[in-house]
This record gives sequence, structure tokens and C-alpha cells, in this order.
Amino acid sequence: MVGPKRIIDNLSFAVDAGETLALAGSNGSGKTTTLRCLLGTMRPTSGRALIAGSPFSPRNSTRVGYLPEERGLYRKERVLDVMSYFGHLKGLDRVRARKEAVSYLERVGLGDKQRSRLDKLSGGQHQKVQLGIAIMNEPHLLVLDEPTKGLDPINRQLLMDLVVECQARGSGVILVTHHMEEIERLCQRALVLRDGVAKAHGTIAEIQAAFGSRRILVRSADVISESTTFSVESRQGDLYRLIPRSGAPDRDILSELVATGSRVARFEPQKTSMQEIFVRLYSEDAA
Ligand SMILES: Nc1ncnc2c1ncn2[C@@H]1O[C@H](COP(=O)(O)OP(=O)(O)OP(=O)(O)O)[C@@H](O)[C@H]1O
Repeated sequence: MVGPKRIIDNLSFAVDAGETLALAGSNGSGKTTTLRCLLGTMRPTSGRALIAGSPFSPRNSTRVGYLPEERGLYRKERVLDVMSYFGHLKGLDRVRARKEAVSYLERVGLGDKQRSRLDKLSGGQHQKVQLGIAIMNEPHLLVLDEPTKGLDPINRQLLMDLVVECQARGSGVILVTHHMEEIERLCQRALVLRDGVAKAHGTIAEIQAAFGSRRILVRSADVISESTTFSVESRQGDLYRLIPRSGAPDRDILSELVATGSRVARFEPQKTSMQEIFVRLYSEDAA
């Protein structure tokens, strides 16, 4: 007999209207469980999860769009019927629900699948239909659990565009993703979970400042050597990658380069990628 296990520990976060929060973390770190607590399919042992000030309930459920990790609609039904049905459940009148469904299907390249049964669609097509249902009535909160999983690059881009549009219309979006470049492209803030604990939480810039390492890319025809404000990490022709010494501001580094006679054609402080930060947060040191 296995005893109880703590999956999520002391987690606190908020999502504002018109912003996208990434919920990231390795497999089994507790992302889906967090969403399930928020959407009432699991009850936390303590704490509260509120949507616009109230727990998830039939009353506010229509303003929440959810794309779960496990895809699954009524497989024997036809695409347009299913979308119209859910649109109506979410509060759209029947004519509007059908119209929104048709226009969405055309937008995502499924205009010719309106009369197809769901079990005749590919996995990616099914996923697009399910996303369409999640966003149909312009929800206040859109919760997407790995929405681009298994999509080809074109459909992935299409889906990311749709998320950006929802956000621009004022939806708050929670995006569970394993793709760090999606976080950089779509999200204003991120929360990285490790074993149910938030290891990083903040704006992307804050996370990069806290967990990233500074590098500066410099192009100079003159030889650059180590100095009191920086070390030289690498050189490829006239392109140097410098590591600032602790606390040395960019302007001091540039001044020193110029003072020592380097003709600087490019000076570009670089951000650490979320990919690098994620790996770092999961390294032994971070533990
Ligand atoms: N129904 C369940 N019963 C018991 N344990 C569960 C259940 N669902 C999830 N868990 C456990 O909770 C932990 C977190 O799972 P969860 O599905 O939230 O992770 P996740 O971060 O969404 O992972 P993934 O990236 O693989 O989807 C895991 O250790 C998992 O084994």
C-alpha cells in the first residue's frame, strides 16, 4: 500500500486578463494536476483556486475555455454538429454557434471537414476542432494543456497565432507547454514547476535576469583580450562572446573596449534562452 503523495506544494499564482502565463515543468511535475485543481476536477487538500474571484462552477464555466491534455470529443459525431453543440452549451445561440464554427473551421483549413465524423480526422485535425470549441465564445480564461503537441510546424504556428488573438481580445491564458520557444514567443510570464514546487515565477525578463547568465556579443576587427570588466568566452573571426565579470555594467564594458582601442562594430547583450534556464533549474545545482 502506497501512502499519500504531495503533488503540488505551496503554489500561488495569478493570471490577468490579456496575458499569457506559461506553466512549465518536466513530466510529472504537477502541471496537469494544477489545472485540474483550478477547474474543479480535483480538490486540493488545502488552498483555493479562483476564477474571477469565484471557484470554478457551472456559473462561470461557460467563460472558461479548456483544452485538456487528453483529446477526446464524441468520435461518432460530425465536426460541425459537435462544435455547434458545445458553442450552444457555452451560451451562444444556435445560429451564432454554427456560424462561429464554420468560420473557425475555414480559418484552420478544415472547411471541407464540416460533415466529417470526428473519428475520420487525423490527431492534429481533431486537436484543432477541440481548440475551436475552447475559444469559440471568447472565454475570459483559456486553459491550454500542451495545445501544440503533435502538430506540424504550419499548424503549430497557426495555433500560436490563435492564442495570441485570444490574448489580444482580453482572455487570460494559461499555457502548459514543453516548448521553451513557445514561452518566449507567446508568454509574458512563466511559472516553472519542479516536483510540485515553483522553481521560477515571474515575467520572462525577471526569470532571465534571475537565472540566466549574461553574455555580450561583440564584433570588432581589433583583437579583444581579457579585462577587468569581462572575460572572453569564445572567438570566431571578428565575433567575440564576452562574459561580464560580476556586476560590471554593459556601459563599462563598452567604455573599456573603446578605451583600449577596439573599433566596435556590434555590441549586443544577449538574453539567456528559456531552454537554457529550464535545464539549469533542473540541474543538480538547482536542486
Ligand atoms: N490520478 C492520479 N492518481 C495518482 N497519481 C497521479 C494521478 N494523476 C497524476 N498523478 C501523479 O501526480 C504527479 C503529477 O502529475 P501531472 O499529470 O500533474 O504531471 P504533469 O506535469 O502534467 O506531467 P506531463 O508533463 O507528463 O503531462 C505525477 O507523479 C503523477 O504520477
